Amino acid sequence: MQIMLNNLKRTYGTLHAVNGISLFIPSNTIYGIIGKSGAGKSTLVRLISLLERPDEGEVHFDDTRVDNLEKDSLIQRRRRIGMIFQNFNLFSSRNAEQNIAYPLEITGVPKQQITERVDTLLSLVGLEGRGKAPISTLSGGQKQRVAIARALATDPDILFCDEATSALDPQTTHAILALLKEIQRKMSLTVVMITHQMEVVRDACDQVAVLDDGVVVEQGLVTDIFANPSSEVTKEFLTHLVGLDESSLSDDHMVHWSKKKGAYTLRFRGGTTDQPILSKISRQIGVDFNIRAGGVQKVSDVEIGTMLVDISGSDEEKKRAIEALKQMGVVVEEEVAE
Ligand SMILES: Nc1ncnc2c1ncn2[C@@H]1O[C@H](COP(=O)(O)OP(=O)(O)OP(=O)(O)O)[C@@H](O)[C@H]1O
Repeated sequence: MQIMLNNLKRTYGTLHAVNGISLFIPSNTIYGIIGKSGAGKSTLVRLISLLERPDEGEVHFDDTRVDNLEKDSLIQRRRRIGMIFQNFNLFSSRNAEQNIAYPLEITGVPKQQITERVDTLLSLVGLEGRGKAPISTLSGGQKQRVAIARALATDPDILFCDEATSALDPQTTHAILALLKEIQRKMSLTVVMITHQMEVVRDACDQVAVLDDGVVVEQGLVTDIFANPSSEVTKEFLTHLVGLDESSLSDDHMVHWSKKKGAYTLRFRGGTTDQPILSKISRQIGVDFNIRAGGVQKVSDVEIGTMLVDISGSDEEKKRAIEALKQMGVVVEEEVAE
């Protein structure tokens, strides 16, 4: 199921929470929507998941306009949308299998069929044999697995994950993202992942839109955006991710040799990460590179290298060195003096 948003707007009083968003979310993909607190992510999700109507603009699922559906068709359409949340939203009075069964009960599915479907879903999310467990006895990761099974019960074609891993530790986050990727493939789902964590985008999403102040400031393939971010917001997210600020010197993607950041950030992608580019340019142009920090991380199986460097030489030599780096496919960002 592909999703097309056309100039969506939602205003609360004088606040433009979503201010003209157009996006194309292809079918059978994991699409990330990232933004800081207040950027408009939750509002956008409520509009796309048909929980709220936009003031202006249109939402299309495949070839059907869905933002203006009448009540009955709206309810029908919403049943094919699964949602999971940061705080799981499970019924604490029901055990795991009763939670998963709930959406099937309210749509009148026969009991025998419910039992079979719940068993299949429990095994899909790796909780075989835990159906009778009271919710309070489950870990955060297990609760999210129950929530995923419940969201999938009615066989949706779109799954929204609203900060689904934000309350989980890194290891559990990793396991839940792996499960979501597996389920997405198995069920050919369109998954929309709302997050404020670039790690989630890096580890799970194919494409991403970056939101700021109710608008999309950047969007595209995750590998492209990691290698060549254009908006300030994206760069800031990436800075925190790779731990370039001095407060996170022990970050696991970067090794820091110096407390200074370096005047230039170099981003290498794929094939360029294993070439001796710096020494080549150093020999050719006569500049010296002082590497202050560096690291390589995998983004959708593509290696993206980041290096913080100072370049010494005349202004003219520095200019030529930067030009040569760019010609070799390296993205160069200059630290702006404050
Ligand atoms: N129902 C509402 N009534 C009034 N203002 C709202 C309402 N919902 C959202 N807002 C405002 O709209 C803006 C965008 O909020 P939204 O919750 O969509 O952002 P967000 O990116 O999801 O933030 P967070 O990550 O903190 O949840 C905020 O300034 C918020 O205060």
